[in-house]
Amino acid sequence: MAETLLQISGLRSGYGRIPILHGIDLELRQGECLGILGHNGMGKSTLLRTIAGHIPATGGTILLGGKDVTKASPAFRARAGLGLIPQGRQIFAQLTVRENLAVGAHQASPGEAIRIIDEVVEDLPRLKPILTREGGVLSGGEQQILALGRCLCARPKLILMDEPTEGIQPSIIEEIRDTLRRLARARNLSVLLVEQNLEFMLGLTDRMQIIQRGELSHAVPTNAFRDSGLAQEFDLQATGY
Ligand SMILES: Nc1ncnc2c1ncn2[C@@H]1O[C@H](COP(=O)(O)OP(=O)(O)OP(=O)(O)O)[C@@H](O)[C@H]1O
Repeated sequence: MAETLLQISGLRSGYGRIPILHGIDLELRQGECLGILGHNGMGKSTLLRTIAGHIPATGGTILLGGKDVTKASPAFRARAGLGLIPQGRQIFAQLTVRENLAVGAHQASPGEAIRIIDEVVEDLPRLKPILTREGGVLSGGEQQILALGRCLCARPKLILMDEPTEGIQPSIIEEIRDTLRRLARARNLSVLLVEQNLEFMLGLTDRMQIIQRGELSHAVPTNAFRDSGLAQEFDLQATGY
C-alpha cells in the first residue's frame, strides 16, 4: 500500500471565536484522490484553508509526509509539497496566462521556471494558444485549467482543490475531470477535493467522505458510495437536516 502523505487528527479551527471544524480526522495516501462532499456552508473551504495554513488550527494535528506542519507557515507547507487551488480560482486578472504560470514557478531558478512552464503547457494543451492572453478575459473553464497549471508549476505532491466545478459549463467540467485524473496518475499526485457536485466526485475520487457542519463522516470507497447511506445523508443535508 502507498505511503500516507497527509494525516489529520482532531483538527479544529474557525473564525474569531466561532468554531467551524469540530475535530476532523482524515488520511490521504500518495497517489490517492479523496473527495469530501458537502453543501454550502458546511466547512469545506475552511478545512482546505486550515490544511494550507491560511487559517490557524485551534486544535489537533496536521502531518504532511510524516512531519508535523500544524503550526508551519503557508509558504513552508507549499515548499513541503502542498498546493491549494482556491475556490473562485483567484487568477491574476491583469497578468497573462504565462505570467500566471510564472507566479506558480517562482521558487524555481529562471531557467528551470521556463522548463517547468513548458512542461505544464504540454500537459494542459488548452493553455497553449492563450499564453499571451490576460487572465481576466478567460472563460471560467479556462481559468480553472490555468489555476491547475499554476498550482502544478510549484511541483506539488498534494493538491487541495476547492469546488473546481463551480460556475463552469458541463462540457468543460468533464474535460477538467479527465485532465485531473490523467495528471494525477502520470505524476503520482494526491488530490484532496472538496465539492458539492456529486457526479464530478464519483468520476474522479478513490474514496469519499461527507462533511456536515464541520464534522466528517467515515470514508467509503467511491464505488460503494451510493449504497453506503452517505448518499442519503448528503441529500438530507440539502434540505437542512
Ligand atoms: N471569513 C469568515 N469569517 C467568518 N465566518 C466565515 C468566514 N468564512 C466562512 N465563514 C463561515 O464558516 C462556515 C463554513 O464556511 P465554508 O466557506 O468553509 O463552507 P463551504 O462548505 O466551503 O461552503 P461553500 O460551498 O458555500 O463555499 C459558514 O458558516 C461561513 O459562513
